[in-house]
Order: sequence, then structure tokens, then C-alpha cells
Amino acid sequence: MGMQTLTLFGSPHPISQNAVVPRHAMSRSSETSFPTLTTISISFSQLQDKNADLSFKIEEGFGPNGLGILSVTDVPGYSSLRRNLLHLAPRLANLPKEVKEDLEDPHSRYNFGWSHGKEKLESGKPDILKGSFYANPILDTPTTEASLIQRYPSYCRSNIWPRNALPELEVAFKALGKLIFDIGLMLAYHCDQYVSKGMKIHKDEGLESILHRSRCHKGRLLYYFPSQQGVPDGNSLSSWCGWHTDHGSLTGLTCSMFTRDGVEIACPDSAAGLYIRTRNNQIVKVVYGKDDIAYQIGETTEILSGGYLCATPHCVQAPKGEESSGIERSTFALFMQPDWYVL
Ligand SMILES: O=C(O)CCC(=O)C(=O)O
Ligand SMILES: [Fe+2]
Repeated sequence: MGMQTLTLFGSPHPISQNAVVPRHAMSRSSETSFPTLTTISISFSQLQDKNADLSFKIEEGFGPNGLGILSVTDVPGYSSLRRNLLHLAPRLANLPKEVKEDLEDPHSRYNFGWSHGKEKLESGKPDILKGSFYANPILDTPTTEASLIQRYPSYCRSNIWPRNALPELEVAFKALGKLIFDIGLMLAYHCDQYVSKGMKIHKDEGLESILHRSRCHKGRLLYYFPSQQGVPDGNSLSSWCGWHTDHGSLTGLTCSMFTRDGVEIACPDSAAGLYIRTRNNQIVKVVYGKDDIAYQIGETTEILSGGYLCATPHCVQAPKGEESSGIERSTFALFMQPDWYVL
């Protein structure tokens, strides 16, 4: 995209070389040579106010000079829903092999239910470092039309839940997924307000309306198996999750939880976690509060918004060092994406 030539609010807006100089906290972790930045944040009460002008914050977070990620703070009820679901990730991953096999759905190319070792790492080898559980938290059966199910199996097939082995999962997954979706819609409203200052948005083509009518949203509960010393690519920045940009419209992301044998602990390696590549090719570690919901822009939105909202390449680094062996990481992402008609 021609970001350099992008015009915001009628005035030229070149990419600033200072794009990553933080307004908030900046620290240099002893373990990483990359700067650590705190995301721009918006409080729930600000977001709720449809008359509030949040354009500046949206631009700072998602605009051409932003990191492509921002966080929402103080969401009522969020904290316990996050904890409840993330604690189930190690329990799900440790279910007997046969139980997990029953939760697999090859017809959706493992885009519903349990998926482990089916995706590829950057090296091309199967990704056995993490297990994922995918479901649509809004609709158990997005459509009953056979032709659609056949054409778009990874979006249109039905959810699979471990109703006997781990019945709590369905309840916790849906509750957290719906909340992140509702807050995502509120954020999308303000994104549209910001974009509409620079370009005309046709009725029904704004982010909020696209997300509101879509039946394709997908939640992913991620579980990174205990890190071991000497794992392949163990020293690379993207050792746990390779560099990529999300394809959809908007991704909601919890702050991850580190555990050892299922018990929550502080991660002993401050360099472990989410990294982002900025527009001027700088790599930064991003942090946000445990009880904040982070949102990232996906490629679809970057295109539909004419580049006013920018997608961000990101990856996850595994913890290193002796104290880090045996550490697991759990997190949840909600990929909000347009309906299959638009895909
Ligand atoms: O594990 C994370 O924090 C990020 C996961 C992610 O980027 C994804 O699932 O697309
Ligand atoms: Fe991602």
C-alpha cells in the first residue's frame, strides 16, 4: 500500500522516523535488545460514548504511524472470563490423545476443534510447539446450506465441543469470545468515525457493519507446550509463533498467561512474548495490562480502509534460559472477519 503518499485529514502524512518512540512507558529489558512499548489504550467508558472523538487514539494505535495494536482497559467482567478460559487451555491440551482426536475436524482443515501439528512453522516443519482449539463463539452452526458448507468448510462447518471431557470449555469460550466481539464492535464504530474523516464509507461497508453481519468469526484458544531447552529455532525471535499478519478484519487478543504444571506464574524471561514489526521495519516488544483486551488490525481492514487502518506483522518469542524450562503459555485470539460472501 502506498502509505508514504497517504493523506490524512487533507494534509500529507509521511511516515515518521520516530514512529516507535513511545508516549507511554519505554524500557529496555535486560533480556532483549528490542525496545518494549506499551500499547495505546482506550478505556471502556470512552469507547462506550458514541459522541466521544477517539480519532486521535485510533490514529495513534492503528494509523500509518501506529503499531497496529491498541488495548481496551476496564471492561466490566472481562478479568474473570479471561482467567476462566485460559486456565482450561492446559487442561484441554493434557486430555488423553483419543479424546483430542475426537475433537479434530480434518474436513475444515482443522479450522474447527483441536489442531496440533497440522500447521507449518516458518521452517516448513509441522508446528508441534502449540495446540489450538478453534470455534465460532457466536454461532454453533453458521449455516445449514450444504453448498456453502462444502465451499467454505473452514468457516461454515459446526463447532465441536468436548461436552463430556471438559464441559466448562464451551461456556467459558463462548462467554469470553462474545465479550471480546462486543467490545470489538464498539471499537469498530470509532474506527469508522476516524476513517470517515478521510474517505467516504458507503452504507454497510464500514468495519462495524461488516463485523456485525458476519457469521465467520473464529476464536482460537492457544496453548504453547512447555518450553524445552534446545528446541529447534529456540533462539529465534519467532520461536513460538512465526512472523505473520492476521488476514481478517480485527483480532481481539487476551494478555497471555504463563503457567507451570497448570499453576500461574510470572514469566521468568521478560523477553518472551509478542513482538511487532513497525512500518519503518523496527522490531518492538509490545506489552499491555493483564486485564486489557488488545486489538490488532488484519489485512482485510487495511485494504478496505484504503490504508487508514494498518495491519501489523507479529510473532511470539518463547522464554529462554534454565528457569524457563517447563513453562507453558495460554492465550485466546478472536479473529473477526467478513462474511463468506465478502471473502
Ligand atoms: O500467541 C499470541 O500471542 C499471538 C497468536 C497470534 O498471533 C495468532 O494466533 O494469530
Ligand atoms: Fe496473529
